[in-house]
Amino acid sequence: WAALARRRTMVLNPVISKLSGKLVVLASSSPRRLEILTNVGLRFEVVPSWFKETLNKSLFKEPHQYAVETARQKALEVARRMPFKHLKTPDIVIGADTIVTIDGLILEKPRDKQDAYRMLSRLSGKEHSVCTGVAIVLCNQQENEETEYQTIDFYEETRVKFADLSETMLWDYIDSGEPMDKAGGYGIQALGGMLVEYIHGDFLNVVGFPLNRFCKQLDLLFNPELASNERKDGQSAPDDSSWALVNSLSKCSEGQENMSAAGSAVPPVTSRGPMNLVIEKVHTDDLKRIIELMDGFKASKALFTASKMRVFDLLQKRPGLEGAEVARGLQASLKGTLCLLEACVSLGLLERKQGGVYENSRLSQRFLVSDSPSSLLGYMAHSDETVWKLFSHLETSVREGTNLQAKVMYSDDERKLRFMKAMHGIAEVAGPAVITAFDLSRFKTACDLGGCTGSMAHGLAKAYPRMSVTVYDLPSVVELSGTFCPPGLDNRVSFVAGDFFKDRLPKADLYILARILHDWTDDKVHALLSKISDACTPGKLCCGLLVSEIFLDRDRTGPSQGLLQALGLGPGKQRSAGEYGALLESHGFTVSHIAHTDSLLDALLCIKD
Ligand SMILES: C[S@@+](CC[C@H](N)C(=O)[O-])C[C@H]1O[C@@H](n2cnc3c(N)ncnc32)[C@H](O)[C@@H]1O
Repeated sequence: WAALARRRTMVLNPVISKLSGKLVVLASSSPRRLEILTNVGLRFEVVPSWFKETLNKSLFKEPHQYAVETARQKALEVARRMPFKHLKTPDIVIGADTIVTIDGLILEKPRDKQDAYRMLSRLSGKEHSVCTGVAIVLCNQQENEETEYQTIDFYEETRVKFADLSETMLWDYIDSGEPMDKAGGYGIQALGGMLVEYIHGDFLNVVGFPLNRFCKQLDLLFNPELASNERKDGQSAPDDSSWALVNSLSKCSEGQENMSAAGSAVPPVTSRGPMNLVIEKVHTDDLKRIIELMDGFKASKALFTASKMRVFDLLQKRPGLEGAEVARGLQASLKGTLCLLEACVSLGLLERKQGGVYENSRLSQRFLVSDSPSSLLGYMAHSDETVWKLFSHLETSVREGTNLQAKVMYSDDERKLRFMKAMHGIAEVAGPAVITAFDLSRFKTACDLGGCTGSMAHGLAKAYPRMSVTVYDLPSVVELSGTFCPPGLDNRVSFVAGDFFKDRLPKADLYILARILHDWTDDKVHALLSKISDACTPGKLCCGLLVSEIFLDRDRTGPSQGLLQALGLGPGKQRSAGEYGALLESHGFTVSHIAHTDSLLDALLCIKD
């Protein structure tokens, strides 16, 4: 009771005084936040954050999560920059971000007068929400000079009701210039106050900083006894390591003799309390990561299912459908469709717009719509129908070292075509970066070994107008490749059927092995390279070999895309650029260039003189 009574009386000033003697930094240039904190006697420096407010809003389930994350990123950016740019490490950095939301839409600062008009007329006569996310970053310099950062973040929400605004009033207000640097286009503390009929909640939160909640938070941090009592009441308190950090900060301020012992007595507790308080420390990132990994298959399956059911095609044709209309269009249950749509929104594949209608996100417009030139729907179908099933046998494959893939991939025409579509999609997306990674104009003839649908070959012919390209693949693949050829370039692209292990290879100045070598053991790779080396009979020109693969890091710790692919490989193996280089050099090739593209595939060009 004593502690609770104390809580009511000591919320404000005493906690602020606990920050005296520490380097407190406000990572915001907002004059309103500066004024609020100065007014209560806090001494701090202002270091505006360079963090751009560009987080993808569609990745956040709730608008307040966006505000909190933006505040966190702003504060962390300053906390990390200061030791280098300002040559001092702050003790505490405070970041904040205020957003206005109405009907699920986040309103930022208006871009121009018209934008301000749109925002304010949307708010006219209605209730909206103002949410400020706040992050307090505690910086603790370790003995080894490294700094440990811990973030405590929370948000405060205030409901605000606007009066009905006449056109004249709206434009008068816009012409005053006040809306321009303010979220939602108004400032409640000045002229904008005239637009407001009532508010529910903290007024200063609408101005830009929830002072009361901030002080309560500091109180919890710097008053462990109170925190422990609140915990008994079901309130949250910081965990051990936050306390350790606060204690280490407290030691350098006056009048804090008993903090250490009391602080360390607080056991770890839940990180979220009834005050919407989030206590974050380094290991919560680990927790998020592990959950993300565990749920990875759910995300993939949601993506595959939405792609297969043509959700993205439907919304491309008819953007702005409600959930029920999508369900009708898909001939699916309403509940199931709504769950799928919401999952897609959370994954950044769809956007939910004002009025609860759905639209494709930039990501799905680019990769998940059938008629997009970068469509990966073929790869999606292959991943869902074939790879997904193979991976359900992963344990057997790991135990027995069997190659499930080879048996399944070409077992019937339908699967084969699906596989070819998958290869085609990736080659269309990743091929251009590979083809243009080096200047190949000196080669007049090329042979794409295992060239599948001819995507890479057509790309080469397009990029190098004097080059003729032969696509070499198994007869059953060449048979089906006709459906993929774009018209117009065919006279310089031809297909030859054969087995590159058994049959004679077509003559060419340049050989290409794109996504071939990872499928094979070192022995098989040697056999194939030896055949290519024999086929290289340089005349006036040297003979080239372009290898395109995902190149593993030298220590084989990434990229995970390559290491995950290796799980489904059977006898094959992912290699680093150095390992490929060594294999190639043992067949008389000299590595001339290596390119790590930003695309899905890296490339290596080697020459045989
Ligand atoms: C992983 S895909 C790569 C396709 C293409 N190079 C690309 O990057 O999109 C492997 C290709 O090698 C072909 N292939 C496998 N074994 C072969 C062989 N013995 N002779 C010729 N082609 C073969 C497959 O049919 C398939 O088209």
